[in-house]
Amino acid sequence: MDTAARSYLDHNATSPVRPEVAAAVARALNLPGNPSSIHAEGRAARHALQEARARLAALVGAAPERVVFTSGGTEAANTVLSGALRRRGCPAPTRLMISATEHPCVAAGHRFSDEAVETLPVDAGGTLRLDALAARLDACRDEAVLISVHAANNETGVVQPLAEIVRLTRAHGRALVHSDAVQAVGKIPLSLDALGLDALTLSGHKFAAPKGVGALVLAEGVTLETAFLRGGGQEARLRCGTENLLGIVGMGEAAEIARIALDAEAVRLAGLRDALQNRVRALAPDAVVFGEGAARLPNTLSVSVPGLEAATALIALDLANVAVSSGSACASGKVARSPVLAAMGVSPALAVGALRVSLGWNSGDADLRRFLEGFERVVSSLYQRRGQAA
Ligand SMILES: Cc1ncc(COP(=O)(O)O)c(C=O)c1O
Repeated sequence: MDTAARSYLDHNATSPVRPEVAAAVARALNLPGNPSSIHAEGRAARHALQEARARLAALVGAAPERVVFTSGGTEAANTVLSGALRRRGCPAPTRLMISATEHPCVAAGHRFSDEAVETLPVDAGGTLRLDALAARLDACRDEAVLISVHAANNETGVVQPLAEIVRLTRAHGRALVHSDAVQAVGKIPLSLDALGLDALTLSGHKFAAPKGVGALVLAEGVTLETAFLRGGGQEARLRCGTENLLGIVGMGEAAEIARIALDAEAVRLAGLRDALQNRVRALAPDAVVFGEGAARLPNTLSVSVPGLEAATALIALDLANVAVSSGSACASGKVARSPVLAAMGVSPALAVGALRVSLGWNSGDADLRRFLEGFERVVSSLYQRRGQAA
């Protein structure tokens, strides 16, 4: 595919691998040894593994030895939510509290019984209702609770108040907090230790590393009662099996680039996103931007124009060489009503038009122009049809 002729604006689905990352992966291809081996080849592979671990740990504010490499965000979140997460001195959690806008790897990826799960509401802007969390924690004083709230939403980009969430749970005393930080890592500053989280999950392909690699990061004093995979003792015995060295080295490189560029890139992307949002509004004055009043990732715009079907718009934009997504890209291929927008109280008629534009490291003005040309054609034909119908 001639990528130069296309504008890829779907970074929340997957952010294309950066050239520097591809080069690091290519170099790792020449590491012949197994990281567990004692000889020089093994030591070189182990060095690359540990360098990547340190780089990733620096991005998420944790000690390197607290990083457990996995195959991605889904594997890490599923394992945490299997009930295996433990904190020293805290009983095993018997109740799970999640927000109503979690990714399916949390909402459908846990192993708690239906009666033991509480789904906490979000407000119209998509932010977790802290009053609801406080009330439920109060009602469950005698229980050990696992709370899982994502750091940022994949569809709307809405950022959750993790510091406040952790503060509330501290008062409870027997609550563990996990965050699916897959969409936030590499896009906004986030520190496991500074926030006081017990665990977070992340995924390399959301910040320009290869697909199929991620990590679980555990706070000091927190561990898993049951390992992800048992065997040869890798990853502090928590996730055995020879490591995906190529993916891990790529993720380490991507983490280092993201860490160094984080602040400047957030400002650049927010500028592009806000300009895009303004132009979209100018072309479609009745457009509704989801999560507009809330804290949002700098790269994400989720928008719907009444009467516009996202599926139709997506195809028209694809033909105009622009890749965006409707609702959640993880469920792409089917345009079902988004549970995230439903939880925010968005009507089904409006939700069916939700288009998600997510920018990233290779997005620039030319991509915005191409999107806006395609979008203008789509909305002017909608307004024409509306005019005829009137
Ligand atoms: C918020 C969120 N969590 C988890 C995942 C799953 O991550 P992975 O694709 O690495 O399994 C995604 C992927 O889209 C996501 O957006």
